[in-house]
Amino acid sequence: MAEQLLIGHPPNAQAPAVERIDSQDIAVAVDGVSMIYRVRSSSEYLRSKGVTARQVKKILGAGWAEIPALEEISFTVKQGESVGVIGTNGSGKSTLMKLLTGKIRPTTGEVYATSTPIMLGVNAALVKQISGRENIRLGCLAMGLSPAQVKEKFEMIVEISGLRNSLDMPLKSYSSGMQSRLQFAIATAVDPDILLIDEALNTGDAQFRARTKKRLDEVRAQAGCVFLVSHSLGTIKQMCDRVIWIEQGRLLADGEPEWVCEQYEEYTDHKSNDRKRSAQIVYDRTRLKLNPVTVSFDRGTRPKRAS
Ligand SMILES: Nc1ncnc2c1ncn2[C@@H]1O[C@H](COP(=O)(O)OP(=O)(O)OP(=O)(O)O)[C@@H](O)[C@H]1O
Repeated sequence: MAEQLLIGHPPNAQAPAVERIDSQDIAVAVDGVSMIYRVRSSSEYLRSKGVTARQVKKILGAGWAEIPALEEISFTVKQGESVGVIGTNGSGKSTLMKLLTGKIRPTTGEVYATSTPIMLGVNAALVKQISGRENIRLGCLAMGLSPAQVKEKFEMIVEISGLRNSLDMPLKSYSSGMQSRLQFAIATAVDPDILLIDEALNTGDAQFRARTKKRLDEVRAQAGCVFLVSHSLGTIKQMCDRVIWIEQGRLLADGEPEWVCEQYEEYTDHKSNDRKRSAQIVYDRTRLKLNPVTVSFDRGTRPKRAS
């Protein structure tokens, strides 16, 4: 019998029977993850930056404050799924992406992944003193490509970046838009099993987006699973077969894109028109539909930690 990952409900929840998922189908498991940032700042400074009283739960003396970003998030993603991640500003989407790549470690809980999730668009660190051409080479090597793979991908990266005429100029002469196009183009050279896209589609102008779409579709088709963070519900519905809604650090919905986006639109409409009570009703009603998930592994089937 195939090894299995157990996805279930807490023993005291009045929930349907435990669903068992074959561990070979699993790409990512997020198990009870919370994230609290610890920042060195005065409460006045934090508030001036738009951090709310809810977030500044605890000022720890000597200017240290704790900002809760995610609270007890659990879900699993199967191979082949395209998962949209939505939520209002500051709700914790980017934090979740950073946890998936292992860039930061959760305060509590654990993230497991069958291979290292790669974030598209922000991986390549550029060096200002050297040329675009050299940055492509170095960036690809830094992402783990072999020299032969760099050669193979070079032309595609130049094509996507649209920077053929500036390739031999030092990077410091590039505009910031040119730099981010180059960075994004370099990042598309990888063919990861687990791909994260954090608003990457918004990089560059319309022409650039059209050029990148083709490559993105290719990468998505090859990837085992994709996470797409976006404020554009149209893009989310077009590209994803499941949507996770994170609000105020909590998982509020996880399901069918049309339904989740509909609840989200209703919620944000109430919020932007200052109808707090109505927004709260949508929030509570949506959360009620969320099946609590617990993750446990049969012996020897646990994927490695994302780090
Ligand atoms: N490096 C950090 N240090 C301290 N607090 C942080 C840090 N990064 C994020 N936060 C805080 O954590 C919370 C979640 O932020 P996060 O960037 O994950 O939200 P988001 O949903 O991606 O927001 P947006 O849609 O605006 O990009 C916010 O309150 C934010 O201020």
